[in-house]
Amino acid sequence: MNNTSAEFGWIWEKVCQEMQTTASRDAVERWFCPLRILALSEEQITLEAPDSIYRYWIEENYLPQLSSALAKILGRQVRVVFPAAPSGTHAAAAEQPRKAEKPELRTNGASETVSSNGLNPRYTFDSFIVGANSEFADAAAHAVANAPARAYNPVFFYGKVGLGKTHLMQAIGNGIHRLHRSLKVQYVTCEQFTNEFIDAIQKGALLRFRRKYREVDVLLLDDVQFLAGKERSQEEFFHTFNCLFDGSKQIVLTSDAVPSAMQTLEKRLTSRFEWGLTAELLPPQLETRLAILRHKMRILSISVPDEILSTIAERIQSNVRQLEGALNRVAAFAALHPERLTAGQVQLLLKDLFNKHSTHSVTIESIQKQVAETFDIRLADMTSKRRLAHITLPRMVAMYLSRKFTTCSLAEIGENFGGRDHGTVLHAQRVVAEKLQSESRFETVVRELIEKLENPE
Ligand SMILES: Nc1ncnc2c1ncn2[C@@H]1O[C@H](COP(=O)(O)OP(=O)(O)OP(=O)(O)O)[C@@H](O)[C@H]1O
Repeated sequence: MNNTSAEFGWIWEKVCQEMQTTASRDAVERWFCPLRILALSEEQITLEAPDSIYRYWIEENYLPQLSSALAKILGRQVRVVFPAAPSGTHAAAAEQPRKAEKPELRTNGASETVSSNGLNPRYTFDSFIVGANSEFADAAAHAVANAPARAYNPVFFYGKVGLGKTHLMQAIGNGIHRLHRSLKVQYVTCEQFTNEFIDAIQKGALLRFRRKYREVDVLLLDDVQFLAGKERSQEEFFHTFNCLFDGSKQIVLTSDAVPSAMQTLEKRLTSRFEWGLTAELLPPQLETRLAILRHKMRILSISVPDEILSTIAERIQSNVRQLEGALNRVAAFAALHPERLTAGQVQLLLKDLFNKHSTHSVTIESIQKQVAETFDIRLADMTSKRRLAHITLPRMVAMYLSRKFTTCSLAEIGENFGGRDHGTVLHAQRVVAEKLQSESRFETVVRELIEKLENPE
């Protein structure tokens, strides 16, 4: 093959875009954008990296995703090769300023001050609206803020996107800061923790890094699922955890899944996460969604008619961040054209958000149908006791997708799959998550299934 460097540049850009479907934008910018294709043959791609740490990090953490991104863009499987970098190669790139690694919280565009301990004063208990969905988690959070390291340790909040995990964790930090001023609190996202760790290795500043995270009274670590598959960072966090725990310091963690479902996290770590208290954040019920909207309205000093608030609360059910986004959009429109704020106008303004949620809702039944059709098995096998491999795998995929798309509990999902128990659903989740990481063809099939469920004809 005779590719030009412009073609290589184009291919690499596409690969980086594709990588963003499985890795965060920050991670792609940090680890993939600085790479360059040196050579490409039928079977092999040779990549140049700024220094050897890139090769190490990518091989350790991202090889399956990179291979499947390459396969998708090139239309064939290729082996990834990094030549040994001569010293000084690409040094300029290595010195490029990195993206700011300061804690950045999602703020709906409003500018906010986040202090060096990572705490954002906006996230307090007062601004967290409690409903049946969050009662238990909220009570645990209050208990920890009142008596750090004495109530529950560690505390592990989990739940789907945008349901208030970060808010509650930050409220603990702000609460402790207010009630126990002498205690040192540090909030950090796992992505930041990992990036700082790598920087510390590169700069020979591990001691300073360890002091920052091991000499605190309260460590708030957000999105621990990000540690999945990152062996060195897990190892580092394992020691950080032990050091803090043994010193009776408070640890609070959040994640998108229960510890036991985090298949690519080391067992010794997930078992520690389960030592203390685990609390799930569920999607809020209608009254709570309305209460959240009313509260945000007061904070923003805006007024939106009740019937429009109700429409938003009814149509956006599973993500508080989107609920806030919808309100902001409506408020911005109302500020410009107060006389034109009608129900029809709101439908138009929020069409994309409404479509995502309720114009078609993905149910366990629709998932079972779609999966059965894709894998060419009988619908009845979704609930049958048959345990042939060609049936159990699709059934596990359907359970995994039911967890992803619906708000049903593990027990409810099990019930819909022929009265299976919650442990079976959890096991299915683990098996599928693991296969997604390791088998690119399987990952493609599941991705296509997700697309079909999200965009039915
Ligand atoms: N119960 C609630 N009361 C008031 N605001 C809430 C509540 N739950 C969530 N929010 C708001 O919704 C937004 C998203 O919440 P947050 O970032 O805490 O979610 P998350 O579960 O950490 O999401 P992710 O999984 O994406 O990290 C924030 O602005 C937060 O203040």
